[in-house]
Amino acid sequence: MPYVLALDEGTTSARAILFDVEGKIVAVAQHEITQSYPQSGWVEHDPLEIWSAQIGTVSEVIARAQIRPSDVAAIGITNQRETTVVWNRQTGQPIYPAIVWQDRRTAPLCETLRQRGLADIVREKTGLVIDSYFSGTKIAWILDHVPGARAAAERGELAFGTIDTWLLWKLTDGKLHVTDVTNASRTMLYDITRGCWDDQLLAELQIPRSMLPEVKPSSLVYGEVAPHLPLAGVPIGGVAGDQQAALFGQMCVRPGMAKNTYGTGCFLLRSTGTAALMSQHKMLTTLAAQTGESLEYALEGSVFIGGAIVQWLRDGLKLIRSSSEVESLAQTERDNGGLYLVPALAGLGAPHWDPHARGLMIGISRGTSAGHIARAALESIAFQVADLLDAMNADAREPIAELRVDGGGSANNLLLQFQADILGVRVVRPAVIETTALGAAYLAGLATGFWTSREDIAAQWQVDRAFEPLMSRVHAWEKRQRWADAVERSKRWEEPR
Ligand SMILES: Nc1ncnc2c1ncn2[C@@H]1O[C@H](COP(=O)(O)OP(=O)(O)O)[C@@H](O)[C@H]1O
Ligand SMILES: O=P(O)(O)OC[C@H](O)CO
Repeated sequence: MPYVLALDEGTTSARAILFDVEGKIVAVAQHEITQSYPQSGWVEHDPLEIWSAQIGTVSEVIARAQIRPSDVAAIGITNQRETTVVWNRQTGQPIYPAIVWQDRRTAPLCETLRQRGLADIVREKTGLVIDSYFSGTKIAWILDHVPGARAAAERGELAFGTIDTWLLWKLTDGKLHVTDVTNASRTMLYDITRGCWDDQLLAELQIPRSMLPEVKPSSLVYGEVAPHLPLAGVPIGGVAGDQQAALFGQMCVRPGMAKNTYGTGCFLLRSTGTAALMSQHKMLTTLAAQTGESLEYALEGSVFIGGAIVQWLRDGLKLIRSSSEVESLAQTERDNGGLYLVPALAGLGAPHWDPHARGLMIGISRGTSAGHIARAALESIAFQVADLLDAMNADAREPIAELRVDGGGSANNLLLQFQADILGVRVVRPAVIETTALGAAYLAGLATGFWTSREDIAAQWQVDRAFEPLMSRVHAWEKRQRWADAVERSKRWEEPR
């Protein structure tokens, strides 16, 4: 059996990627996911569309690579995290659209939780800050707003799942209602040191425990694909949230190793091994992929708008026709011309956690060009990552030696050079930038003996290109000061007055 298949259900698309035993990509299929914005600050997906898109990619990849089920040793699942689906166990029908991680509708409920003095409890138990980003308040919102939902939940008729759980349910025809530790750690309901759902937090949000999936390690044979589906009988051997899967795919498994993924958002994760380091600087503590007996942890900084600002230049401002064009447009100018763009389009995530911040551009002059805007947009991605890394270094009291990078935006050389310059740290892009899918494949392959050990896998990791810092530290510091000033001006803009 020469292959492992990764199913990567991201925010904007579902992908199926087939890997061989050397960790090389053999075939890819991708389907876009429709984004719905029914109200300001709301973001929804259709769970049935997610399922049909994902299973469609499986059929496509099989056809493209001309393989049979017996050629696939295992399937690994990785997913956009926190996005919340609630469905009826009997009918298998979702009772409401999936509320996406970016959705801010539960900000008022989060404020109430803070006023009830729960911030420290949430942090100690879950490693998270109270924010509408996480699943807990999204589940509560569905129970409060869908007629009859709370009563049905109390009768045990409803199931909650993040996207991994939803796909596992569908792939096994309703046999499995499970999740893995990484996804559980993003719900704001899971005690990450005891390794269990937390009754106090469930009570605070009035969520019946019967709705929750069973929680398992990330590398394990969960079950097999149902008989009527493509790849029937193939074992599902790995499940992890996409950022933890990328951390694993980058083989950042020793304390102090870190990766940043430049996708729609930016997600910087730093392994802390078996120690659950609680941040003093508004970073999150989260569970890393579990491959053995012990729980492993990471510090995480999440930025909501990363590559999405490039999409805005493309779709909103129409300055470019494709995301990759942003690099050549930015190269038309030597520098940002004094222009700073704060991409707080959906508020600010870590380390600011300000849902009321909004985007701004400052420093506009008569000489400001489209090239400056492109440059300021790319720089804003790098500045946000630098803010995260500073906070993490302060928590871990040790700077990282290098930053491994992946995700769609990591194809951009100008961005990565600026990232290295502003951080003063080497930035390394691996040969395979689909590290999210690769991580899920590794987890599944480890569970089924396709790969034998972490060492076996680590030997496959290869550098495509390393970016060394070239900018003077004084110049970098000056730029960081200007950026910090711009960020302050973007805060609290949409605060109720
Ligand atoms: N060359 C590029 N430079 C900067 N950003 C890019 C580039 N190519 C793609 N992107 C951005 O990367 C994001 C897509 O990355 P991807 O890893 O596929 O995201 P996701 O998994 O969040 O859907 C988009 O927001 C896109 O605008
Ligand atoms: O789908 P992505 O790659 O933008 O990742 C989404 C994250 O998992 C949200 O926490």
